[in-house]
Amino acid sequence: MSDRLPHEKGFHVSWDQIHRDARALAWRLDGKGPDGGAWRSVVAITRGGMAPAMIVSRELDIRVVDTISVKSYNHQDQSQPRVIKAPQAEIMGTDGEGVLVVDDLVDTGKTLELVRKLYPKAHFATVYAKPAGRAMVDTYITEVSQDTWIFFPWDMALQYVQPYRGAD
Ligand SMILES: O=P(O)(O)OC[C@H]1O[C@H](OP(=O)(O)OP(=O)(O)O)[C@H](O)[C@@H]1O
Ligand SMILES: O=c1[nH]c(=O)c2nc[nH]c2[nH]1
Ligand SMILES: [Mg+2]
Repeated sequence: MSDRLPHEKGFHVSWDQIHRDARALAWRLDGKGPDGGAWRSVVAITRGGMAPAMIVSRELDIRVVDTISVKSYNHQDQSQPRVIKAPQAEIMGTDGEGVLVVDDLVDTGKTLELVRKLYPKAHFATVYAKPAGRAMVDTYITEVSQDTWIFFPWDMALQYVQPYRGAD
């Protein structure tokens, strides 16, 4: 079970919103690679980082894209993160220099802490950030409070809701 604050608030993100925010992230990262140049590659932290990484790599015209799979949450319950699939060694080099590592969000920062230890010179970018993990991320777009759970469009579906003055 999680020992963190309960999530009192919900921040619901639509496909449209994540597309706009991931584009904003790409524009912020443009030309910020090694020596003020282009990034060598994009690595998505799966699974949540895949849609943002696709949008970022499309905007920045980066064709070399790989994944690192880190699992730590089962619904809202957190456990120790572990790498269950590593990216190609030749893409990462010895320390990740010039590689843009993209995730949907940083929460406690444990996922990024683990990946940072493996690739200390990579650049870490997320679309959303919570205060506890902010120090682990180099670039992000929007911050939400620690007691907010972010709901992504791939975890949601459109549903009927009763009118406020519903018939009983
Ligand atoms: O900063 P942290 O507290 O480590 O949490 C952030 C991580 O948690 C979520 O991934 P999750 O482990 O749920 O896997 P998923 O991306 O496959 O949904 C999210 O996509 C981040 O990768
Ligand atoms: O969908 C998610 N929303 C969150 O706020 C969160 N924090 C960690 N992992 C998360 N996954
Ligand atoms: Mg994830």
